[in-house]
Amino acid sequence: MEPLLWRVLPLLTILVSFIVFFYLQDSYRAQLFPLIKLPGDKCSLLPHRHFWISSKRIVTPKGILSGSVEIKEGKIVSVVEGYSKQGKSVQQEVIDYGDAVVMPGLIDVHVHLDEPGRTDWEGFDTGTRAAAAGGITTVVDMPLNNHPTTVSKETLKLKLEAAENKIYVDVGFWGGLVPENALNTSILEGLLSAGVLGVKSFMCPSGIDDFPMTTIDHIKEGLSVLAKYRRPLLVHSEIQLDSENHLELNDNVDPQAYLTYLSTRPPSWEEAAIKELVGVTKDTRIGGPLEGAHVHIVHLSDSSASLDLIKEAKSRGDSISVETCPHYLAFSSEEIPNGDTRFKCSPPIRDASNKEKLWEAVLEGHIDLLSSDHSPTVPELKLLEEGDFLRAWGGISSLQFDLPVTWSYGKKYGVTLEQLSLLWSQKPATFAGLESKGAIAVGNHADIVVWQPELEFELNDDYPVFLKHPSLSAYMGRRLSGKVLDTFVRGNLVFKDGKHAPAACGVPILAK
Ligand SMILES: NC(=O)N[C@H]1NC(=O)NC1=O
Ligand SMILES: [Zn+2]
Ligand SMILES: [Zn+2]
Repeated sequence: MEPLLWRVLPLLTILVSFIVFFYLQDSYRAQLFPLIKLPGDKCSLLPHRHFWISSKRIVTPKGILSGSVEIKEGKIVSVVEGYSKQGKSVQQEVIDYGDAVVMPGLIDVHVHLDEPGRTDWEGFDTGTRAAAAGGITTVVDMPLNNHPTTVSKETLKLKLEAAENKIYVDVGFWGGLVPENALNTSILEGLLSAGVLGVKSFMCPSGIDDFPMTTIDHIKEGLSVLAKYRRPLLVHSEIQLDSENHLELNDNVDPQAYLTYLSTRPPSWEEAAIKELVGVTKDTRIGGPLEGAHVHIVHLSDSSASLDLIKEAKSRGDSISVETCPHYLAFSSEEIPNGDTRFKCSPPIRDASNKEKLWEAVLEGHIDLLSSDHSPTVPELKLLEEGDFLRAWGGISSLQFDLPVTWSYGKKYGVTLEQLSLLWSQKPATFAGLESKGAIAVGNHADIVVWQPELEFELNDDYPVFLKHPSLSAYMGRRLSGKVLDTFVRGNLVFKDGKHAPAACGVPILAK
């Protein structure tokens, strides 16, 4: 017996040390055993799977209440009113947030994460860290400016592979509607069957070579497929009207003047696109030939004729919705410094009276939801030095600031916590078909932001900003109110006090 033991012992020792080594070294484990999921405690800065969060201001669909939310295995299992009499024994884990606001996590349905292919612009890691730091618990990624663009089931697969182990919040995906898949609907069906939540198209050049624009005829083809899948079409609604685009070609204009850029993309471009779209959405009414299809106008800037067309279409019963973005609600053309291309986006930021009317529409419910259209690039393409508005990349970097910006600028117009929660969580969840998200309600995912609306802070160099290129953001240097304290995604505390959970445990969301 003894000689056998002596022979086995060294082997046993080696085996045990291997096991111990791999279990202690997560990074090695992740590399060598990519299929082994990291243990749950790396996903959260909190060790508990069953706990309560208490606050005097919990925003629910039934109003703001004082009480606690019970979270178990990632879900909300009860919402109890009564802040002081929680009736829980001392062993039970309770996080008491006092008067900090507990709200459903934000759902940002318009984010360009740019991976794969342009990770020097943004990326799953940086983008979703920024989201988590901003209280955003789900983002829906745009089918461009990644390369290749997400226009087929094969390119969606590349997205999913690139996102693996890199997302700190849940991520859904929009596909792209481009002439190729609009004219060959089996490609489009493949993309939808593979799980994109809907598709997005441009009615003007997108700025990205492998994402060509669609005409209204392509859009009609796309809608007939989308009707079957009951998923939305999102449209960048601007049509280039040549007669009004001479300025760009004129040598005498000052490319550093913001007004030069503004005049190259007048409201009539938005109006022209939306006019064509509402000509088609009449067929989306109940009983119509396109029933089941839905048209969503992304990033509306023009709050006059374009908005009126949308309101009319809605009142007729068309299946149509519209979003606007924080930058159209925070800034106005009068205050954009010449040469400051951080403010360049399309459609452009218009004048102060346009902004006032946009806020009115948001607060009256004519604008259905808010989104960031976070669309960064590399500093070289933003041409900050030259300040050339005509040649710089158009796109705003803002993802992390969705909540404080809309709260800070909206307070003056009387925006309420309930309205913010509707515009940033409940409506986006319904629009994108995200089940079990968008509200603090029993059975839903425990996707929660805890924030202090009254707390002011300055976006200076000391502020932890997780965007890949903070210097490109037009919000840097601003003083805002509404600081995000903690963010929970499916019950995991993914962000707290400027820090993220060690592992990225967000879930890719695919439509079934
Ligand atoms: N390609 C892209 O991200 N374009 C976006 N940028 C912007 O300012 N408007 C857009 O549609
Ligand atoms: Zn767009
Ligand atoms: Zn966009």
